[in-house]
Parts: sequence; C-alpha cells; structure tokens
Amino acid sequence: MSGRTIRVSEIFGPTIQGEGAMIGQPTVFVRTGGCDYRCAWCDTLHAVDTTFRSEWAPMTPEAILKQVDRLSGTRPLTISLSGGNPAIQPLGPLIDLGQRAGYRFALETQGSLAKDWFADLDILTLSPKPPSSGMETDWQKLAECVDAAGSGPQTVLKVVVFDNADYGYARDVADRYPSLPIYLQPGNHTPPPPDGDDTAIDMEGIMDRMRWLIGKVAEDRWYEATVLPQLHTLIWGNLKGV
Ligand SMILES: C[S@@+](CC[C@H](N)C(=O)[O-])C[C@H]1O[C@@H](n2cnc3c(N)ncnc32)[C@H](O)[C@@H]1O
Ligand SMILES: Nc1nc2[nH]cc(C(=O)O)c2c(=O)[nH]1
Ligand code: SF4
Ligand SMILES: [Mg+2]
Repeated sequence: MSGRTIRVSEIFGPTIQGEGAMIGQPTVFVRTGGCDYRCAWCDTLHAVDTTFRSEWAPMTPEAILKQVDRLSGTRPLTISLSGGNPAIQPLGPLIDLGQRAGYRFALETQGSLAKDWFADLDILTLSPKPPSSGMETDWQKLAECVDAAGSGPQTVLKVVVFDNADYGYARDVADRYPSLPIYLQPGNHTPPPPDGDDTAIDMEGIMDRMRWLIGKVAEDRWYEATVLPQLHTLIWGNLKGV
C-alpha cells in the first residue's frame, strides 16, 4: 500500500482513558506500530518490538475511521492515538477526516519527533522519558513538539516516575515548561512481556510507589503537579486491548 497508509498495531474500545488529563473519559484507541525509543520498562512492546511487525497492518485513514465507527456506533468521541510512537506515522489526513465526522483527537508521544499536524490535535500529551527508561531526552526536539502544537491543542506533560532520579527529572521538565500542566504517573515495574497473556501486576508495589510519590509532592509543596495512577492497570492489570 502507498505512503498514505498508517501502520496500525491495534484499534480497541470504547474504553476509558486510563492516564493523564482525560482520565476516566470514554475513548477509542488507535495504536500505531513502531517506536524510535526502547524504554527499559515499556508496557507496550507488542507495538514497539519489530519482532511483532507482521502483526502491524498498513491501513488508510478511511479504513481506520470505518473500524472506529464500528466500535463507537458512529457516535463521535475522542480517539486516542498512541503507540509505539504515533508521531512517526502520517496521521494528519486521519485527524482531518475524523474531525469532519465530529471526532476529537488526543495523542501521546515521548516528544522526540515534531509534526506540523500536532497543531490540529485537540489534546497533545508529551511524555518525555526519565532516567530509569534508559533513554536520553533531546530537549531541543521536545521544544519543537511544544512549538509545533502552538495554541492548537491543549498540551500537557506526563512523566512516569519510578525513583528519586525520575522525580528530579520530572521537576526539571516542569521548570522548563511552567505554563504546561504536569501529570506524574507511578511506573509499573511488572510490564507485560510482548507475547504473553499473563495479566498479573504487583499491585502492592505500584500502590507503594503511588504513596511514596504523593509523599514527595506533598513534602516539596509541589502543588502544580497532578499525581495519577494508570487506572486501566489498576482495573485490568496488564491486559491488552482495554
Ligand atoms: C506506551 S506509551 C506510547 C506513547 C509514546 N511512545 C510515549 O511513550 O509517550 C504511553 C504511555 O505509557 C507510559 N508507560 C509505558 N510503560 C509504562 C510503565 N511500565 N509504567 C507506567 N507507565 C508506562 C509511557 O511513559 C507513556 O506515557
Ligand atoms: N485504557 C487505557 N488507557 C491508556 N492510556 C494510555 C494508554 C497507552 O497505552 O498509550 C492506554 C491504554 O492502553 N489503555
Ligand atoms: S517511547 Fe513509549 S512506546 Fe516507545 S518504548 Fe518508550 S514507552 Fe514504549
Ligand atoms: Mg499503555
């Protein structure tokens, strides 16, 4: 298929947005395949690891929207674009087509690649990666993402926190962008293996980290931060497609 196609790992929903600014709100997910990062604790390796490439289907915007319509009952809601890194894919035409049908678009990306069409989103979540991920932040690229979005979408920051170094990194990100809302998300240290169907998580461990993180924020009187768990993980563990 042609260059207009989007590499899709999975389309699922309606479910609730489990993370960040839109937590609890009904949404359909379109998860793209492929990522320029390899985070040590990635919970979505089936959309990252190229071993699973054969499961990623090239789809046109029309075919994707048809599938979303089938799931939503053609009642427009927010479509959440995630991945992998969805910024790699040519998503502009899908956003345009969907918005004309009444859909809203949210997208999450690590902020390593800026696209002009970020300005057309309704909400852009930039989730730069802390030290525990093993990835290095290119601050210039992150700035380009913020600039590309401009005043188009609501832009928010979301940082996963596992430890003190990650917490310090989150504070640094917030200092760089004092006008953007920031969400802190405790890390899930038992992410799913890409090919397994065991959904078990260490709930106690995640809750311990959540309590520790709230304690840090309170102790520092960091009242601009919002601390939220991954709601879908608390409800369904590592189950895929929810
Ligand atoms: C799977 S990523 C896909 C979008 C994009 N690649 C990104 O990282 O922002 C979606 C969100 O899940 C978060 N995430 C991934 N693995 C996680 C884990 N083990 N615990 C908590 N959050 C995790 C990421 O940091 C990101 O905010
Ligand atoms: N319910 C639900 N909420 C989510 N928020 C971010 C997700 C992601 O994997 O990008 C995700 C997901 O996979 N499921
Ligand atoms: S950037 Fe996102 S999808 Fe890519 S490896 Fe990291 S958490 Fe996973
Ligand atoms: Mg996820």
